[in-house]
Amino acid sequence: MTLKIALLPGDGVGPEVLAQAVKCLKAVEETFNQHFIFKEAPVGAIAIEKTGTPLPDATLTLCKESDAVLFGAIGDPKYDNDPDAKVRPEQGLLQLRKELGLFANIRPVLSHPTLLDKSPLKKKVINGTDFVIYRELTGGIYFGEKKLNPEGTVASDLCEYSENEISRIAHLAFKAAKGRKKKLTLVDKANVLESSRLWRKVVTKIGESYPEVALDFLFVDNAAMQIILNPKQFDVILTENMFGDIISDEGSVIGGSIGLLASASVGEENALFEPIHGSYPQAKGKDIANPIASILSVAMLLEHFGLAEEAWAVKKAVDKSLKKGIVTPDLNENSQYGTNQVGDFIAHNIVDIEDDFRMNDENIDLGKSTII
Ligand SMILES: NC(=O)c1ccc[n+]([C@@H]2O[C@H](COP(=O)([O-])OP(=O)(O)OC[C@H]3O[C@@H](n4cnc5c(N)ncnc54)[C@H](O)[C@@H]3O)[C@@H](O)[C@H]2O)c1
Ligand SMILES: CC(C)[C@H](C(=O)O)[C@@H](O)C(=O)O
Ligand SMILES: [Mg+2]
Repeated sequence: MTLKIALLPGDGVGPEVLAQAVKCLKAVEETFNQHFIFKEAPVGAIAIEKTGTPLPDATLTLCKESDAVLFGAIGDPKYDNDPDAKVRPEQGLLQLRKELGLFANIRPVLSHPTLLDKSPLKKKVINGTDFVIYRELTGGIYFGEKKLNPEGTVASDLCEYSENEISRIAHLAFKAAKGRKKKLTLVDKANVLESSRLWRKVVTKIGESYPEVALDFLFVDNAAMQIILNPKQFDVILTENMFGDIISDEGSVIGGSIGLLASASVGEENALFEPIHGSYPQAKGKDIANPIASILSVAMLLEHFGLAEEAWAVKKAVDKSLKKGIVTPDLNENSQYGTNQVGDFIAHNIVDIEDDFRMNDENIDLGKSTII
């Protein structure tokens, strides 16, 4: 298979972690009979500096013409600390998601056996956690009308959802639950928000077509508590855009570092893969950012294209780096390994994957396939 992959490194540690993901894709090329054509383009603060806009037309065109987008991270303190900035790096990512129609953002949350003591949560609480968040990505408060009165004293952001926006991601989430532990939890705020009540109605109705999946509901405030109180109760969490953003960062505490959490954003025609973390500006250029979220995003990319064995090889190599303690300082403060060395180790182990272990080794602790 030949895949055209657009590389959007972005800002901060984005380029550093993305470089490790690319190493792993090159290792997949070397080991399996696959071919990737990479083309790079600017996005975020770096694109603003070069072109005045966070998503230049040429970048968007490249993404549309590619089979998949591999995204680093965007964001810069210069904009974070300036509430009056009209052009912002984040707009590039939001516009890209909208333009590519990436309505479903899939974020797996796992506890890895060798990392149980890296979480501030108790081992017995997190051991065995394996859930996936289906976050709606192109609607809700992120994309509703924004208003600021002329005096600059009153502001609003509209949270709007249509039945269609809810139902298309709900179907994906139910199908995912069907292939997993057959439980779907809708996280909303239906006791207060009209938009949440629409979510409940639409999702309840769709649930009738998936009788094998147990559907339940949680208010988001309670969900925020339950995720750290008893994360093993969850299988698939379905939620709207902003709630999904917040609870996925919260969920990363279970795994031990946000530097481990990958994501896939999918739509009818396009797909984008990125870590859930940001540009981590404090770490830029220091070779300390964890590249695993970016590398596991590659595994999700491969799964998306049906390359199960290749995805498995990537996960297996990540698993090995965790088990051998070849990790960045977020997972071991005394670690001697940097972003690049961890990337090299994982890429090397993809190439070296033992033939007789292919796809049949149960002893891999990075969860099942989450893309349907
Ligand atoms: N998808 C994206 O590109 C994305 C996502 C979130 C935030 N952002 C942007 O990133 C900038 C910084 O935001 P923030 O500080 O709130 O969030 P962040 O995710 O960049 O960093 C928060 C903390 O998480 C940890 N962390 C993040 N990535 C890590 C990695 N790879 N390895 C180890 N530890 C890691 C660090 O402790 C860091 O201080 C902002 O401009 C924000 O808008 C972008
Ligand atoms: C950078 C920002 C726009 C983005 C979001 O809120 O969706 C980020 O936090 C994420 O989780 O991908
Ligand atoms: Mg976020």
